[in-house]
Amino acid sequence: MSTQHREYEREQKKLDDTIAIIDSEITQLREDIREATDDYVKQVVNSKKSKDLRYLEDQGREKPYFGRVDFMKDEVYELDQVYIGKRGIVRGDTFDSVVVDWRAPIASLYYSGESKDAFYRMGREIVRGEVTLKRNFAIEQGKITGIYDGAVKETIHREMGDPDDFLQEGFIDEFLAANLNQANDSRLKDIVATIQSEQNDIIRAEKERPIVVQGVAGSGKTTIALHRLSYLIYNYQDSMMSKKFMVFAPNRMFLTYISDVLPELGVDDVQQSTFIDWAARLVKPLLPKGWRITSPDKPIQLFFEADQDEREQELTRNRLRFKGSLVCKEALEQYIRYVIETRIPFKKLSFQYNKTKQVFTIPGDFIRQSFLEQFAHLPYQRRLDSLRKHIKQEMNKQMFAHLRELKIDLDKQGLAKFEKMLETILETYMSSFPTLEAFASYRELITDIELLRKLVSPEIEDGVIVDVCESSNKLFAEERMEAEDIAPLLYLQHIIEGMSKAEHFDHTVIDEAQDLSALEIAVVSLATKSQSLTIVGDIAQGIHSYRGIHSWEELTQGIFQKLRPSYYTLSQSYRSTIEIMQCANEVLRQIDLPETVLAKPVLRHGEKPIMISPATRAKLWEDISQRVASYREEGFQTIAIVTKTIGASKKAYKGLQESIEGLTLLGSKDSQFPGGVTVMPAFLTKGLQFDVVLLLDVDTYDDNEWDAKLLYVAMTRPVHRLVMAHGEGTEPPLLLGMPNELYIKQ
Ligand SMILES: Nc1ncnc2c1ncn2[C@@H]1O[C@H](COP(=O)(O)OP(=O)(O)OP(=O)(O)O)[C@@H](O)[C@H]1O
Repeated sequence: MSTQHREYEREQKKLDDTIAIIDSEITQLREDIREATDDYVKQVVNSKKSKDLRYLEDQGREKPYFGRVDFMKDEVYELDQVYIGKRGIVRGDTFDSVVVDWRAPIASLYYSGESKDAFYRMGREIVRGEVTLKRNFAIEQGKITGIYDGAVKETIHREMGDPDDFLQEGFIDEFLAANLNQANDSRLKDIVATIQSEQNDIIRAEKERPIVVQGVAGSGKTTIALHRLSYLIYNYQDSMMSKKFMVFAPNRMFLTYISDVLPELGVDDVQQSTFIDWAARLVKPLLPKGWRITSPDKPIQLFFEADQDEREQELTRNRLRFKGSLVCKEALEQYIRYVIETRIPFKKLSFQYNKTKQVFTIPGDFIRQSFLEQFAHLPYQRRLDSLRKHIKQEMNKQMFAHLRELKIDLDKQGLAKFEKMLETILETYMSSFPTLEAFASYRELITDIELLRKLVSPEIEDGVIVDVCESSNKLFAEERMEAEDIAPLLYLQHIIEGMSKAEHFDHTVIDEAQDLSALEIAVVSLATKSQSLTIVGDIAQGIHSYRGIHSWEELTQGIFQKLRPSYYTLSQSYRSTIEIMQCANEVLRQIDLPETVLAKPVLRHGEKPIMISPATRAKLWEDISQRVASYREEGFQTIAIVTKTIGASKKAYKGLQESIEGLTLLGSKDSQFPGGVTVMPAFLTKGLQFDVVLLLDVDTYDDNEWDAKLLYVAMTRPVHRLVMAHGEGTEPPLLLGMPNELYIKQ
């Protein structure tokens, strides 16, 4: 460790040599790009060189690498000594690799944690051997300030026993600790130097299958998903373009929050959107003129604001859950089958060749079979096109066999006449097939109680079907749709017309995926090539009970069942201190959730969370303002005052704006995350992190699964400090079981 390390001098010399090489590279690159050129190829090369130069000047020269791995290859016994950095550095004159890019295949050894029986993949080949050294460096401005040896798990195992015993309690290696304790600002940053082996497996997972990650709060899901994009673009430049990557995230503010880290990772032109923004754009052309989509915030108010009508809540939950479910997906597929069975007559087609009076017939069964079996894989409208071609071929076949038999040769004019006749007959025949239109079909299905009952699986209760149809009918009568109608409508459009190829992504990340419905995820997968999807989320943070996923099995056993999806879990949490995570875990203990485990915080201690209960609102505002001032003095930059509801945020803002300078109120329409001191409702804090969180009205979170999840989300946002406030004399139902020693009452 540290500068006293026995190999410090050797390593510093190596670093000096590397920097000297970089300096000469910088000189050469500056020279190369100085000349203006009209040659397109040269312009492209120069643009790449300018990028390389910028990296070397801005970061590479100061800190060319962060790690080293020594690898003894099996059989040949060749020792590879590899220095790993954020970008690869190659000598321009000899093409020797000076620093290996963290995304390169061999760099995997640095992260994978295995020492004996280690391997990495080079294309299809597996290179085996032993990692004889894994070394981390802390480097500041070209000087080594720390050297840390050993892969975490192996070192502990060697010296102390089973690493899992330590990980249970929260363990962290020294290098990671040094990194985590650095002053934290609110933005996400790259973690290339400290990626842990279980995170590495996800980043480097096979590209052509969906991967689903269940990870506790702060386990690095967002961070890893973005690193995975960087890994994919580096390794599959020939088949993937970052322009065709898509990142779906819960709100617009979150997107700006993550956007800083993408250029750092070398992927700057990725598409980013919320599911609703993207899907609404696709759905708009399908809607009749004048129709509107209602605000997705409406249900949030209905479920989280106080004094709401319970029957309205039940009705809305029934309707919205149904519209996002796999049962609804099945009903949409059934609907098409139903239309085919009941509305297509599959009559035989007969036509006569006037010249010979011969009558030809194509039997109804032939047509039915072609439509139902041969073209079953196609969307409905494309099936019609294929069927028409198929019938025409058959008509031609019969007709020309007949002409051959009679040795009749049709001249050009005769052929044209025959062609015209076929077209007219086909036109008339095909008009017996209904033309389906997604919107009208969806409206029919979702508002007709009898029809829906017939097509939906029997396990869905009649009451739910009535709720779905009646309340959808009411909404549609006002020429409005809700956000939850978009996915079923797009899915139906896909079964009827197919999804436009222009919309296809090379890879898609879905962050906070637990808040999308299964059907929404199915729609995203239709728009993604080769099912190359990274889906990350946490069931324990699923706050949209009325729409989101309840179990990852809806994906792994449902939508992706046939695609061999990979499922990973992450239980180590890196964001908050042990003290904060212990309190947050108490909330989760109150509810029984499948597939979720309690977060294991890494070993980073801080102050215990504080609980306050001022007697009046005025006292609360005074207390909060004072705390904000003193946290600011301590140097904390991002401080969030978090309320349960949108309404409460507005009130808190009113109460605090005079006394807190620069306070910003945030709502779901905001697309910029301003940093500083902010007030916002809990649901908007999803995915974000702050130095300090002041959580108001914790007594208003009721003892039910949905409030518990919302409270858990809010409590797991701070990196350093958490303050919880409740009314004097009230007992927060979700914190009743929390042992007193976990927090400080003030
Ligand atoms: N291996 C790591 N080394 C250093 N920091 C890490 C590592 N993994 C995660 N982190 C840090 O942990 C914090 C949380 O990461 P991130 O926001 O990606 O987690 P998440 O799982 O998406 O969280 P949540 O579900 O709570 O929103 C970030 O500050 C990130 O930099």
